[in-house]
Parts: sequence; C-alpha cells; structure tokens
Amino acid sequence: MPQPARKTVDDFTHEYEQYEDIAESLLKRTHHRPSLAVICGSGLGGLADLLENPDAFNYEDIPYFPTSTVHGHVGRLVFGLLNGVTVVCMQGRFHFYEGYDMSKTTIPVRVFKLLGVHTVIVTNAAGGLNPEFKIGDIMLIKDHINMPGLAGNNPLMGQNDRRWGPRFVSLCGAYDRDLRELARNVATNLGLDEILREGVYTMVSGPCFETVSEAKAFRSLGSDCMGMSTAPEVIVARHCGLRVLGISLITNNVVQEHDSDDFPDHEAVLIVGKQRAHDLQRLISELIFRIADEYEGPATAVSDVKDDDDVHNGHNGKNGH
Ligand SMILES: O=P(O)(O)O[C@@H]1C[C@H](O)[C@@H](CO)O1
Ligand code: HPA
Repeated sequence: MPQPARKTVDDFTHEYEQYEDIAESLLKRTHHRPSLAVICGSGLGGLADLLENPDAFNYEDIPYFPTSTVHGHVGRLVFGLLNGVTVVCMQGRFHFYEGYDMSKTTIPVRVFKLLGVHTVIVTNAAGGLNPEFKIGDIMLIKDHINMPGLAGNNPLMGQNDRRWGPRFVSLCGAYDRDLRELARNVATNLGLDEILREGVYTMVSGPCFETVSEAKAFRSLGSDCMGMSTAPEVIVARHCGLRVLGISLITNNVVQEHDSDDFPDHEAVLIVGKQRAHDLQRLISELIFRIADEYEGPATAVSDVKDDDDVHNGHNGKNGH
C-alpha cells in the first residue's frame, strides 16, 4: 500500500488542530511524557546524546516540521531521561534566515505545550559585545532586544488563537527570575561562577554577521551579546504560558573596531560549543533535576518498560502525568 505523503511545513497553516496532529503523532510513537524541553543551539546538541532510553525522531519524519539546514544542527527531536527527568530536546533549531517564517521557526514550542511541557530551556551560541565577557563564558539571558520583531517580524503576527494565549503579551520578566537565581546557585555549586554572566541578548535575523557599526550601535543600546535565534521561541513560549530559562554560550567576540583584522566564523562558533559542551551539559542536567524537584517532587525510579498502559498513563520517570 502506498504511504500517504508526509504533511510538510509548506502545508502548515497554523491551525490549532495541526499542532495537535504533530503532538499526537509524537505521543503515539514515544512513551515519554516530558514536562521540560531544551532547545539546543549551534554546536550544543551533544546534550541530546546524553538522554537515556532515547526515542529520537528526525525532523523529516514529523508532520509539518521544518528541517534543519545549518551545520551544527542535527535535526532531531529526542525524548528521554536526563538526570532521571523526562525531557524532550531539539537537537537543532530552525532559524528565520533558513527561509522559514518566524511563526514556522517556533512550531516546536507550541508542540511542547501540547506535550505537557511547563518549562523550556533555550540555548544559543552568541557573539559577546560586553568587553568583560570572554569566549567560553556562559550568559544567563535576563532580557532580549528583538531586532526582527521590532521591524515587524514577530512570530505572533496574524490572527490570535486564544487557546494559546492573549493577543497582547507582556514580555516583562520573560526570562524567569527564579530560574535565573536557581541557575546561579547551581553554577556556583558546580564551580562555574568564574565563567557565569548575566545580560541582554540581541537577536538579528542573520545570516550575515553584524557589521562593526551595527555591533557598536547594539552595545550602546545595552546589549551584552548577539545571535540569530531565541527571541521568537521565547515570545511564543511566553504567549502560551511556558516558563523560560535562556542561556547563551559566548562563542566569539563581536568585532567592534573598524581596523580590526578579526572576523566571526561559524566553524569557530561550533568549536567553542564543543569545548564548553561538558560544562553546559553539567549545568543543564543539574538544573533540570532541580527544576523537576521543585515543581514535581523527588525523582522516582525509572523504567524503560513500554506497554500500552504506559502510553496512556504516561508512567515514565518522574514527569509522567
Ligand atoms: O542556533 P544558534 O542561535 O545557537 O546559532 C548561532 C546563530 C547562527 O545560527 C550561528 C552563527 O554561527 O550560530
Ligand atoms: N553574531 C551573531 N550571531 C552569532 C554570533 C555573532 O557574533 N556568534 C554566534 N552567533
């Protein structure tokens, strides 16, 4: 029997029911019931390889999903256990510069909501603007400046479906203060305070890296680092009531001198991602445990038994519901 053609991102028209279709198709294929999600930035996808009892789905095999086209973004949604907690990881994200509408780059965030996720950890690689930052620093995002959004490319453009959230969304406190405090404490316990920073992330559309004059302008506006993602995902997450922790890895210094011979390079970004992968993974893994502990009680024993009752009851690690 010929298989029906996969519904592609071009068929996606943002109906609530289409998001439901995606979520249902995933829930039928995994017994994991995550309540935390992690979006892995450039070069940071190694975290997803650490999940135990993984169920991994290539984006090509998920209805309506865009596909990853950027080196350093594998292109899989991975469900599994991290530090005893059931999570779902995007091993690679979608960027506006890949040619997807802003609202299509954020499809997975609403799918997370339908899967039962309450908290999203959004990571990225970013260029440092703050002169005190060093390559390899980890920055907790306390706020963003969304350049494409200010220019009219906001993922919430168009009709609002109240089932997701209100028409007008406040982004005050979008990067959850309590989660940032928790992250600072966890970083201290792990001996990472020397490299831990906090600051403002500016999103530009890419794919060009910024000019020297743009970089100087963003620094004077109060930006600490710059990147090409994250803000749309955070907007959509906040719109549907997900809590957000944002983490930037400073992978390069943004050039702010016209006579500098320095220049940004994606391969160098990926190398720094690899070099700092272990520390970031320790931080996120411990944070996930602490968030789950705080919000869902202590971890229970994990079973990888898969039977029909588990699918329906969601018994899988501490986050089953
Ligand atoms: O997906 P993220 O935001 O981590 O990726 C950054 C921005 C560009 O995609 C790329 C530039 O090197 O890294
Ligand atoms: N600029 C924009 N995006 C980036 C950078 C940068 O310097 N580094 C990694 N992503």
